[in-house]
Amino acid sequence: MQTIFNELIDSYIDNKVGIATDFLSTSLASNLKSNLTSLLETNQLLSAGTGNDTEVVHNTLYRSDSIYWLDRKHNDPYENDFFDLIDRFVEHLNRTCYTGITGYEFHYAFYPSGSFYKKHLDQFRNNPSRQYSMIMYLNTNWTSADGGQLRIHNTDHKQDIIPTNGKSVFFKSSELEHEVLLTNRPRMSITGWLKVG
Ligand SMILES: O=C(O)CCC(=O)C(=O)O
Ligand SMILES: [Fe+2]
Repeated sequence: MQTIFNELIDSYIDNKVGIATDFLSTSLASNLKSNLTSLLETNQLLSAGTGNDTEVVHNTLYRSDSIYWLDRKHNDPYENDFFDLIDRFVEHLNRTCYTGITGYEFHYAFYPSGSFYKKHLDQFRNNPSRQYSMIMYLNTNWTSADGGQLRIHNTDHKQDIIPTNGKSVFFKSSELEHEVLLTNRPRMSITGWLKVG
């Protein structure tokens, strides 16, 4: 596991965008995907807003995904496995990089065919607690023809990342603008933020 954590952290240090292709094991990814599928089938997903708790705007011209927050209180074995993995990652990150992360939040995200999330920054202007953005993908057999790439807007170049199964992407929430390009297939992921304060 340490090797995979270092793969994510080292590529972050080198390129401002960390990528680890097998951050989630195949079995954990498939179990989390089953959870998300059943949330979808039982209409438990909420249309995603933008902005923080006091100022949430539901604008489907800006983003058209639906979400559901993970929580240890659900007593779901796979959500708990996921949080155990994140706890180990945060402990490793704090120990090796002195990041001082004290909390986190993660939600499932479902992007139906034809959906997207326009260019944005993840850190809210009136709340700087989100330090690092972290996304994990749950899509098997994804090709670039399926669309739905995560596009990172670096100052001098754009980087497109294919949302393939088990991959994690990690970057600083206040720094990098990014967007989800139009997806031609239903696209599933878990997105979250490592926080301070
Ligand atoms: O799913 C992705 O690739 C990125 C999602 C995102 O930018 C967000 O939820 O803030
Ligand atoms: Fe984002």
